[in-house]
Amino acid sequence: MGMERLIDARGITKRYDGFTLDAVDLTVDTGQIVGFIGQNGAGKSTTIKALLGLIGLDGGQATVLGVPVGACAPSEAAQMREQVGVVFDTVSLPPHLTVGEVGNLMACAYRTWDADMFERMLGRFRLDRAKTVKDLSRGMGMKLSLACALAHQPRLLILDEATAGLDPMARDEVLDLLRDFVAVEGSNGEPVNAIFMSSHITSDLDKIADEVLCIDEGRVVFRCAKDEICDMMGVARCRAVDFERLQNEGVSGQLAERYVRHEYGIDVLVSDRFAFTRAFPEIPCDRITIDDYMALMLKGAPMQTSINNVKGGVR
Ligand SMILES: Nc1ncnc2c1ncn2[C@@H]1O[C@H](COP(=O)(O)OP(=O)(O)OP(=O)(O)O)[C@@H](O)[C@H]1O
Repeated sequence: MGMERLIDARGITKRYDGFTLDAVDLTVDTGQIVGFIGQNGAGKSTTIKALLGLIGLDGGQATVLGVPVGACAPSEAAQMREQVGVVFDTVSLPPHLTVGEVGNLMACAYRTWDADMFERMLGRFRLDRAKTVKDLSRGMGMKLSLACALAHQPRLLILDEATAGLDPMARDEVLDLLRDFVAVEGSNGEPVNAIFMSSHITSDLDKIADEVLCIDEGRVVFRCAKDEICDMMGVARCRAVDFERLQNEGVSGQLAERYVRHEYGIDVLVSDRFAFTRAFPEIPCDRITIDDYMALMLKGAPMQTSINNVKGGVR
């Protein structure tokens, strides 16, 4: 009822020589932070550019804030862009302007510009109004870009590697800001904002994402609630003998899904680490990180058990 779909992409496809973004589906609803992960060259930036209408699509369709991307009147597109805050991994602000002048420029560009909020963020990020953009460190430049993205009061933030280059303390500060942003409620008490963010720093997503979407070679590999990964799943650290036992016993309760061999043993993805530990108390089973989950999903092989488990959030 209260929820609104701010991004709705169906089968978006983009063909480059040697790479195809292949029929990617993705949705982002109000109140959600959706993390977007994948290896270098997986197609994350291409997806984001497609959502922003910066590149044309070869197939599929997308709406952002209800507006069809690439198939609407220029005025509608402009209105939509006002409500979307975008930060890329490189600073795209005019290099010769000072931080203060950037604020003035944004005030002209956006009707919704909140100058007080911008000033507060400059203070919070310790950004000097007199410094020129080109003299900012990479991290400071990213903070300025974020301050600009937030101060025009968007409903949707689309961030492409926006926390790259920030030191751990600054990252936590930014994560707090992002949490505050999605917590904003409308007059009916329902959340009104959402975030779609790509990141290689999956520990950031561990901290704030509601869902994680992973692509590889242009295709969606999984979309999963973060709590399902971090609270329920696990990684069993098996010796060869343990692994053999799991295979031979058909993994009671259909708990084990995929495995990866290492020099020192075999990691097995487990859909319910508590049930697994009850069933196999002698096999150590750790909480799984998003990184480990991604590695097992991308590089792991399915368990060759009698009943191969597909439960556990893999869609
Ligand atoms: N304009 C373009 N012309 C041709 N190929 C392109 C173009 N833009 C991107 N590609 C190719 O598309 C693929 C996906 O690139 P993309 O930048 O979307 O990956 P990514 O997941 O964002 O990677 P990273 O994590 O390294 O930023 C790459 O193989 C890249 O070379």
